[in-house]
Amino acid sequence: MGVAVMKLRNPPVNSLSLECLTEFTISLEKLENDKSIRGVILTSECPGIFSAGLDLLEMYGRNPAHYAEYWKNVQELWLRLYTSNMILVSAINGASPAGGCLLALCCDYRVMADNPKYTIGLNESLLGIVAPFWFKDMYVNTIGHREAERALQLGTLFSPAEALKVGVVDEVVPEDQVHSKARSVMTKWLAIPDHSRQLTKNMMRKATADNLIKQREADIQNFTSFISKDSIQKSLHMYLEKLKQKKG
Ligand SMILES: CCCCC/C=C\C/C=C\CCC/C=C/C(=O)SCCNC(=O)CCNC(=O)[C@H](O)C(C)(C)COP(=O)(O)OP(=O)(O)OC[C@H]1O[C@@H](n2cnc3c(N)ncnc32)[C@H](O)[C@@H]1OP(=O)(O)O
Repeated sequence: MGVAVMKLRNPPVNSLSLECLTEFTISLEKLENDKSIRGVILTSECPGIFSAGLDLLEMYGRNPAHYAEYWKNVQELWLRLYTSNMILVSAINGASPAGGCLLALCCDYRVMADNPKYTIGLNESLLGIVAPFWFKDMYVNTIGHREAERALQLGTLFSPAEALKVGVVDEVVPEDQVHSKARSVMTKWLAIPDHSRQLTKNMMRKATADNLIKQREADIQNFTSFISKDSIQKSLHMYLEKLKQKKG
């Protein structure tokens, strides 16, 4: 039926390393150019984890040129996903913090597994960093200004039930039904003529995407100088240590 399933596989936690981001972008571009493909189901092959988000090791202890290169690729993936002409449905089968949530938010429909261990949200503030304006814009577009304002400041990671209530996801289903539900949702969306759906999607998303497109270079500079600060590097160090200690 012209649907591809993209399974994220970058063990142990599907963090979006530079290599993973690049591969993701290239795969997406290939699908976009394949006229037989109308929809993509985005999911994970890592048990219990959709994606741990951006790779902290790409943003910690590196040099400014590396940060700039990394951020350019993060922007590129986001622009491709968010403005894709294809129907994107995410089958969120695990934890989905920060950049993981970003991937899901780019989709046209989000189905999440009903497992309270899995959480989703833009938790950047918990790391001592700030979600960039285009992450924020997409959050506002999805859950509204008030909910986004609160969730961004608190760095809220929502359980599936909470995520459904606030609108971060569209549907929560038993874990063993995430993929079948994503397929049935896709079937419904495929019934809509592509040209009208694509024009409508473009109308809804263009202003948000253009907001980044018109200031990509400045956004890279902002990220690079922000992430290079000693205080921010210290926060990331502490967060990485906390992740290590969690293991005991
Ligand atoms: C006004 C001025 C504003 C200027 C602003 C300008 C620009 C904006 C600036 C910055 C924007 C940055 C945006 C950042 C977005 C992100 O996505 S940051 C990443 C956020 N991710 C997280 O917080 C998730 C952290 N991880 C976890 O919570 C857990 O690992 C888990 C995903 C729930 C999985 O748990 P579990 O199965 O128990 O696995 P472990 O915790 O044991 O982890 C295994 C190993 O993986 C490492 N790891 C985990 N997450 C990441 C990651 N995101 N990146 C890299 N590595 C990660 C973890 O450390 C373990 O490693 P070791 O085995 O100990 O070596």
